[in-house]
Amino acid sequence: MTAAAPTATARPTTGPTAPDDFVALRTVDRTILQEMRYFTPHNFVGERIDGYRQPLCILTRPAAEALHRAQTKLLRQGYTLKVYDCYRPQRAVDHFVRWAKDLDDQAMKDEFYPRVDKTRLFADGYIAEKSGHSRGSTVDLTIVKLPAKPTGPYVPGRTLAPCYAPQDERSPDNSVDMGTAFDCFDTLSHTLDPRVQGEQRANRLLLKNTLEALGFVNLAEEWWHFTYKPEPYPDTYFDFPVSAKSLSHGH
Ligand SMILES: C[C@@H](N)C(=O)N[C@H](C)C(=O)O
Ligand SMILES: [Zn+2]
Repeated sequence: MTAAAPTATARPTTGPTAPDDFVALRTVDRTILQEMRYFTPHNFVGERIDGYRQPLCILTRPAAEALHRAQTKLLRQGYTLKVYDCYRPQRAVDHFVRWAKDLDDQAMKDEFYPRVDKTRLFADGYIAEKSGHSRGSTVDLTIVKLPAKPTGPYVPGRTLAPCYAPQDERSPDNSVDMGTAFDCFDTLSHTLDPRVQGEQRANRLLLKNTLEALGFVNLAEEWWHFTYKPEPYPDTYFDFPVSAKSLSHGH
């Protein structure tokens, strides 16, 4: 008798895989938008980051369910959440660390960190060598007004506008105006920076207040970065790849 062929979503027989309580966000909430930037070249490194094999948001189940509750509240107000990054393998963080040491590579500086010296990105709190994302309950996200407009294409090599420029000059993003773009490493991205007022501040507070009411804690340096508490894995930094194959249910 011949053995059954493995299915496309079979778990790998070698390499790290996720514990059973990690899920693909889309299996918990199909309406939350996903723009997984580290799978694409549109990020501060300028290329796909190690460990991102699929454009997939993976989170611990409690964090995913809390996001679903936040989404339910926002949908009633005419908004949707959009995630940029979720679970991040340690090998991706290691890629960031390697990139940071290469001071000759400043290809994305003009967009993502125009006013910060590359040597300061970790010290100033914008990137972590041990990231909460690797523990599975941290997410980078924004709010989009409904009906969501499509985000224009990212064209590598096009002249980069600073991430703190007026929204219509920045790289295309259908996010509401948060005063800066995602992953804008600049003091203007500090969530409560007093220079951010009016509609931009109201948008940041809508995201912060909605998520904090459901158990998330914001990182003061980044309006987009939130960790769900209590974390199921407060001390574990996982390294399984971002792929459906890493998950026990395979989707
Ligand atoms: C890199 C950025 N998106 C982020 O998540 N920064 C925090 C500090 C982290 O790396 O955990
Ligand atoms: Zn983050």
